[in-house]
Amino acid sequence: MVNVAIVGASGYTGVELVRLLHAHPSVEITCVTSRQSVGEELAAVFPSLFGRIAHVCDDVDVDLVCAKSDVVFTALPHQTAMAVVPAFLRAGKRVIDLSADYRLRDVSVYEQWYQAHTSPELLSEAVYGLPELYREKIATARLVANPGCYPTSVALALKPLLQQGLVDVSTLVVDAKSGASGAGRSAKLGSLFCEVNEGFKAYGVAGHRHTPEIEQTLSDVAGTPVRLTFTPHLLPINRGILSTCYAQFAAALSIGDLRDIYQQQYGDEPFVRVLPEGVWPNVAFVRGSNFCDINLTLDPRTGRVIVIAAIDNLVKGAAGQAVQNMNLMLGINERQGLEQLPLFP
Ligand SMILES: NC(=O)C1=CN([C@@H]2O[C@H](COP(=O)(O)OP(=O)(O)OC[C@H]3O[C@@H](n4cnc5c(N)ncnc54)[C@H](OP(=O)(O)O)[C@@H]3O)[C@@H](O)[C@H]2O)C=CC1
Ligand SMILES: CC(=O)N[C@@H](CCC(=O)OP(=O)(O)O)C(=O)O
Repeated sequence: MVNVAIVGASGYTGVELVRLLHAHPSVEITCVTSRQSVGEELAAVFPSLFGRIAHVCDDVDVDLVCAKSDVVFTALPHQTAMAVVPAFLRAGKRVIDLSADYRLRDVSVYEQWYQAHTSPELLSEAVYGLPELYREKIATARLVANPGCYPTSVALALKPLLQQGLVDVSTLVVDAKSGASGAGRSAKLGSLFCEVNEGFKAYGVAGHRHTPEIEQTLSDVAGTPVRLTFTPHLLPINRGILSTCYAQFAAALSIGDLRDIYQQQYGDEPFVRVLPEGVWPNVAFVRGSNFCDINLTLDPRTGRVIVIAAIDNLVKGAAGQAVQNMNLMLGINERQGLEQLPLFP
């Protein structure tokens, strides 16, 4: 058994890690932290855990966390994560960081979109934790930067097109929608019931901080710098992301050929499902699972390809992907602890 710590267990991604790791056959949760609930049972913070999880919350004390664990998940807000991650690494722990702090390789890009970086020396070492792209590097990494939720859905939707040069990369547009759990559990005006329920709005228009992260991955895949228009929206649901991606098609291929390319690229992937023709991804059909569902078509009138991807932002978009990365780092079956079917209805 590998001992794991969840730093920031009282947040939405933290409790999702608890749910997944509790059922994982190869690990034991040995430490959970929360500043506001130190000394309290985590089951008092989340009654969903009552009778199954007896852990008491520790403070974010690096020595204590290190003494209790071999692998550390940091499920903290960005900026807060980079205040503790270097100390975990110095203590010889392997770290999977769910925040944005180590996702961008170029410190100036990070500082343009976030704030000053306090451990830029780690950016070249951190491995971007998207298994479908960087599986081999993840396996040997000390520090995995778990991707953002929107970037996961967009990268998986567009990878086959960009890898094979099938679209004009200057025409990429992504219209994405997220459930409210994407904003985390801390109290914010914009997350109040009346602000979200029965509403549907765009936010971060032409300036969302996931834009450079998406561009970094797509540029890697395309082998050329990629810029895109990315517009996120807030959906009045708890979980789920649906990303609709558009680009001008630049190849003489039929939709059948294109579907074959997607099937070939993802046929062996345990968590990417290319849906049958005419079945469009739906957040309701991935909820609680680590799946990314994808489908696509060609619009002959406009010459555009349209690719749609759905994930659960807390699973493939965060905690599930983090567990998938941990499995790779530990050299165990990538599917372990992640075989749950989606929760429907
Ligand atoms: N929600 C989502 O869908 C996704 C989130 N992420 C990223 O994962 C990380 C966690 O997100 P999420 O779970 O939603 O966030 P939450 O706000 O729900 O939880 C944050 C956690 O961090 C703790 N925390 C907050 N501030 C501090 C601090 N200054 N020092 C130490 N601990 C702190 C909180 O507990 P306490 O205040 O008690 O210490 C809590 O346990 C973030 O970086 C987020 O961007 C990534 C992908 C998807
Ligand atoms: C609905 C909502 O607010 N979503 C969050 C994204 C959550 C996420 O993945 O963000 P990180 O990069 O911090 O990990 C947002 O738009 O900021």
